[in-house]
Formats: sequence, C-alpha cells, structure tokens
Amino acid sequence: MPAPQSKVLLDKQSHGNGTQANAAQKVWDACLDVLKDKLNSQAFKTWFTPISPLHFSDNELTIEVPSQFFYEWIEENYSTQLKQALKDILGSEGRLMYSIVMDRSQNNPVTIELPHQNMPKNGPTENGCSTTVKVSSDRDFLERYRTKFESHLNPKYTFDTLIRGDCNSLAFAASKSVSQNPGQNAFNPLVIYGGVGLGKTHMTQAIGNHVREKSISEYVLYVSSEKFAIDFVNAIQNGNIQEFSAFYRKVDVLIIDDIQFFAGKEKTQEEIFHIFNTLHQSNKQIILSSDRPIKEIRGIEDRLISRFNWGLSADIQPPDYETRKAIIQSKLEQNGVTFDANVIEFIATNVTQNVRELEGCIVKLLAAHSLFNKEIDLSFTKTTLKDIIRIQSKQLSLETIEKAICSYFSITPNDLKGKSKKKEIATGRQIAMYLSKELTDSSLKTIGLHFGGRDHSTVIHGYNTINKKVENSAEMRSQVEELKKRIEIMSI
Ligand SMILES: Nc1ncnc2c1ncn2[C@@H]1O[C@H](COP(=O)(O)OP(=O)(O)OP(=O)(O)O)[C@@H](O)[C@H]1O
Repeated sequence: MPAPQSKVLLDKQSHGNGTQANAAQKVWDACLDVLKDKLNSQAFKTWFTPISPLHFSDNELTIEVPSQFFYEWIEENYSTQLKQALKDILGSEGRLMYSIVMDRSQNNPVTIELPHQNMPKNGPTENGCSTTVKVSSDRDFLERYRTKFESHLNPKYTFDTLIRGDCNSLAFAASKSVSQNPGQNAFNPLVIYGGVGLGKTHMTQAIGNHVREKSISEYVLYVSSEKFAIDFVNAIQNGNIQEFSAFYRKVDVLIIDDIQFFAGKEKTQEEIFHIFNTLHQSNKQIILSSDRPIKEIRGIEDRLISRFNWGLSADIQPPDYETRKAIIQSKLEQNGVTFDANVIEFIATNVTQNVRELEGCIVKLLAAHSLFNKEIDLSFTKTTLKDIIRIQSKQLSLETIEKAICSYFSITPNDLKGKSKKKEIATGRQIAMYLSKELTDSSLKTIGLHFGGRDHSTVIHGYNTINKKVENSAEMRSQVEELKKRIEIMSI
C-alpha cells in the first residue's frame, strides 16, 4: 500500500472518541485492503473479517479479537503480513494493540502488555512496526493459564481418525504403546519426525487424547515450541519464571511440537533441558515432534540432542497411493459425504506429498459444490482443483502436442500431417503419435485422423516403433522426456 495513504489517515487522527473510532475504522479498512491482496480469500474471511477496530491515536491502532486463540493464531500465521500492512499504512512508527475479550462478564478489566514474539517490548520490529497485546481480564492471563489447566489437545486428533500405512507404521505402533503406558516404557522421549503436513501433530495429540480419555494420567499438555518459547520469554519479563518452571514440572505427559524451532534459542533450550531432566527422572512421558531427524537439527545443544535420543525416534513418510485413498475415504466419512471412486482416485493420484493438501482438496470441493450446486464428478473436480493440482497429460489436446513437435523438429504442421518420409518429419510424426497415446485419452482413430488422416494401425506402428526406441536408445529417451516437459509447460 503506498505511503501517501498513510499520510491521509494520520492527518485524520483526532481526540474525540467518536472520531478516534472513525479513524480506527479507516486505518483498519486500509490495512484490510492490503491484506486482502496478500492472503487467500478463505484465510482473510476467517481471520480478519471478525476483527473490529476499536481506536486509533498517537499512531497506535487497537483492534479487538474474539479470543486468545484467535490472537495466537494471527500472530503465529499472519504476523508478517499484518506488520507489513501496518507499516504500509502507518509508516514505521505505527503500532498495533490487540484487545482480547477474555471474559465478557467482567467489569473493570486489567490491562497487561506482552511483547510480541522476537521483539523488544514496545520497540519497533524488523519491519518497523511494533505489536503488543492488551488483555482485558479480571486476572492476569498467565495466572489463569496456570491455575486452570488446559491440555490444548484437539479432540479430533485420535488414533481412530489416523490412518495407518507403511508410511507411519513404526510411529503409529510406538505411539499406541506410549499411550497405553506413558512414562513406563522404553520410548521416552518418543520423537516423531517427518515432512510438512504428514500427521505429526495428529499422532502426538492422539497419544495425549488416549491418555486423557482412559484417565491414565492427569496432566497432559500439548504445546508448540513457539508457544513454549514465547511464554518462557514472557515469564522472564514478567518475573514469573519460577511459576513457569514449576508448571511444566507438574505435567505427566508433555508433548512439544516442532522442536526444530528451538534451534538457536539458548535460554529456552536451557529451560527445556531442566524440565526434561525433572520429568524423565520422575518417569513422566515426553513426546516430541520435529520436521527432520534429531541429528539434522542445527543449533541445538549437544546435551539436549543426546537426551532427545534416549528414547525412540520414528519417522513418518508421505503416504503411498493406497493409504492416500484410505485417508480420503476416512475424511469423507467424518464429513458424512461420499465421492465417486474416480474422484477419489484422481485426488489420490495427484496429491502425493502432504495430507493437509489432500484435506484441502476435499474442503475445496465441498465448498464449491455447495456454492454452485453442481455434482462432484471428475470434470468438476479437475476444474475446481486446478489451482491445487497441476492437471497433467490426460487433459492435453492433440494440438498442443502438434505444436510442441513442430517447434522441436522445426517442421510445419503440414509437414507433420503430410506424406514426407524425410527422417526428422517421419520421426516427429511417430513421436507425436506416441505422445498422443501416452498423454491423452484420445482413441487411436482420433490420433490417426488428427495427424494426416492415417488409420489406427499406422498409429500403433508409430507408437510401437518409438516405444522400442525409448527402451533401447538413451538419445530417444531424452528427446521424449524433453518433449514431455515442453508439452507440460505449454499446457498449464
Ligand atoms: N495418516 C493420517 N490419517 C488421517 N489424517 C491424517 C494422517 N496424516 C495426516 N492427517 C491429517 O492431515 C492434517 C495435517 O496433519 P498434521 O497437522 O498432524 O501434520 P504435521 O506433520 O504436524 O504438519 P506440520 O509439519 O505442518 O506441523 C491433519 O488434519 C491430520 O488429521
């Protein structure tokens, strides 16, 4: 957002409450305009439209968010975009306050300020715009956090809803075992590692949920590494560090997600080290997750790494085709819907690396279905998911293949479709037939007709000739691969 707009808005700051609210609305509207361009529409609608601007004065905008969770989510996921938007609108001196509605029944709210992650209290950020949080409550929220114990487990993450496959079988078995006997097994700590969106959080929380459901242990706590680190810094700044340490030492099952975020945070690591020792010595269960094997995390102290290796590390790999299908089926059942088998097959074939993306496809299809009231068939699926799934080959037209061949061999469409037996033309023609059969759904007859009105036996001959050459000749293999790449790019 250009700087001149910020000037206009700043000039409009005023002292009366009504005009402050107006100014706040204008500043916030301008921020929303910037954010709208940077976020996808679902995220924008979910997280930013429920926010109300409260007031704006001395270059400080206060916005009200519906809950602490809301605040944490925005800070964790959108703080960079939000800071940049504020900087665009208010310049580098602009500040943001969150007002969190903790309890609407309370009068006389007390206000405390917590520094934003990785920022000096009230100081400007790297982006030049500072963010602080103002909590309205009858009690200090950290106090609440400790006295009213919350597990922070998502009840949806259970073993029942977690599909087991070759990709996660060791991690699954170990997690089940830990959940039946936390702290009293050889897997302490249990470390689950693997790539993005493969179910680490789901699996570790499934342990916690099982322990709670069966009342095996009382205090089960799930915390992300980032939240742990932020709370730790806050505790130091607010003089609550003893309370903080005591709280974590009380836990029976401690689940820490994404421990790679501890890299480089020395003080936090020291605290974890002491908590780890206390819990381990008292046979309390520690469960950790990481996006890579422990030995590959840089910036974590050796003594901590060695402790993390005391128990069992189990990896989760991207699911295979059958597991992907089973996951889709299970998600559909949870949503009480069914899809055609070929729709499931299409998603399972094309989304291979991230289960969160598989879920994203289902959500998008259901949303589009309810919006347009159209049947979810294969063609609707392909159109709806075209941004997520790069639809390949089978949708290609013969014209695209023709163009790619002509440009590659420097021949004209007439050459390609004509009767010339010149080597590069005849080879180009046969490769065109081969690729048409490999990459499209067109029948042999259609392919023959397209490339010069030939019959289907000519197409089969062309296909077989090239197929054999691809098997036996490295040069032909690389030619065909290069052509496939060009065709893929041309068809996007
Ligand atoms: N095997 C599985 N069966 C069913 N659902 C799964 C499976 N694996 C992952 N999911 C689902 O995929 C989504 C992403 O999983 P989750 O958040 O646990 O991944 P993650 O590995 O912790 O991701 P990140 O690396 O981003 O932290 C969740 O909704 C989860 O329920």
